[in-house]
This record gives sequence, C-alpha cells and structure tokens, in this order.
Amino acid sequence: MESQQSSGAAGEGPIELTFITGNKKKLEEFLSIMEGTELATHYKVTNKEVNLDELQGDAEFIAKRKVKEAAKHVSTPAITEDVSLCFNALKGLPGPYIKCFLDKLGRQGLHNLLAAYEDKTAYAQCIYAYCESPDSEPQLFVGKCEGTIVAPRGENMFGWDPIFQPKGYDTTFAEMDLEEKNKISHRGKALEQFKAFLEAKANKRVKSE
Ligand SMILES: O=P(O)(O)OP(=O)(O)OP(=O)(O)OC[C@H]1O[C@@H](n2cnc3c(O)ncnc32)[C@H](O)[C@@H]1O
Ligand SMILES: [Mg+2]
Repeated sequence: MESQQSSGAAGEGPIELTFITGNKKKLEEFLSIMEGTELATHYKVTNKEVNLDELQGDAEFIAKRKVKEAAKHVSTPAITEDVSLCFNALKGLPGPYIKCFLDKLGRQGLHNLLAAYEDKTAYAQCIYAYCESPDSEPQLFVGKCEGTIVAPRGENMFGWDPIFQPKGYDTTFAEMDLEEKNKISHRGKALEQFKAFLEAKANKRVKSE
C-alpha cells in the first residue's frame, strides 16, 4: 500500500483526504461530481478552510505552491483547486487573478473590459492539485472549457457563471442546471482526470490487501 499520512493502513476504512478551500460553491460542485461514484466508498473527503496567500505567476506554478502550502496545515493528503478565467483578446488575463478582478469590477465590469475588442472568446481553466505530504511533489489535473464572455444572464450567482457562455451553447453557466454544467465545465473535465488518478490509487491499495 502507498504511504498515506494518518489515512489508515490497507483495510482500515476509507482513505482520508482534505479539500482545502474557503469557497463553498467549489466544494458543492466537487461533491456533486464525486457523489454516487465508486470513489465515495474508497475515500473520505473533508473540507478545511485555510487562509492561503493568493500567489502570482502562471496557473500551474500557483497551483503547485498552493497545495504544498496547504499540505502543511493538514494531517492527510491535501487537495486544492485553482480556477482561472482567460480572455483571449487580453492574452489570457485576468487568468489566475480572476478572483481579484471579479471582486473589484463585478460581472458587468468584467464584461465591459472586452468592449474595445471584437474577440469576446475566453476559456475557463480548473486545476486540481494533490499533495500527499508537505515533502511530496504535487500532482496537477487540468481541465479547460472554451466559451464567450457575455452580458450577465442567469440565476446561479456562482462567481463569473452569469457572464460565461460555453462554446456550442446559447445559455450561460448560470442558466444551466448543475448536472449540465458539470458535464462540460473546466471543473468537470479536471475532475475526470483526478478521479482516474484516485481510482488507480484505490485499486492499488485493494490489490495490496
Ligand atoms: O479558497 P479557494 O479554493 O482559493 O477559493 P477562491 O474563491 O479563492 O477561488 P480561486 O482562488 O480559484 O479564484 C477563482 C475565482 O473564480 C470563481 N470561480 C471558481 N470556479 C467557478 C465556476 O465554476 N464558475 C464561476 N466562478 C467560479 C471563484 O468564485 C473566484 O472568484
Ligand atoms: Mg483563492
């Protein structure tokens, strides 16, 4: 069996993981994708809110640094999630700084940023980062969703959902139900890869019993 910090030896119940985020909506979507899957029997995921620094750099660099820092605050392997919203006309900005832009400008303000540009396309990126312990090398799982930035529409008030219309759809993320969003979203795609990684890990553990 692979070493897990305090997550129990083979056969001692589910493997414990801690998802470190202060964002309840992220957590809700994560749990809704994991729910009802085989993984739920192998893993016990708890949430911890730790005030981690919002770092600067490219998204992968930020994700690695963040999860390594997060791993210092928990006694289980750590999971973090970083979301970027990248406007193609702005060469990928706001990117990983989207939270700050959204807080200061609001959704309409973000939409207005593209007023001077013909190209309204954008992509959302989600990176799940997993770190076994503070001394381990983090592993990243990246998912992207292409779309267009539109004037705010829809009821779901999660972050920038009302201004993001995924490619091939005439509704914004905020106008979709969660199940539909999960199928195509940056988060859904990143979680497909992360789930495959967790499944392989759980299978290895079962075989070693
Ligand atoms: O504690 P952490 O996990 O860092 O949570 P956060 O809210 O600070 O999240 P980020 O640093 O990743 O910043 C991403 C921003 O994008 C928003 N966001 C994340 N996922 C989203 C989604 O699927 N749809 C719309 N907005 C989203 C989120 O509310 C933040 O404002
Ligand atoms: Mg954050």
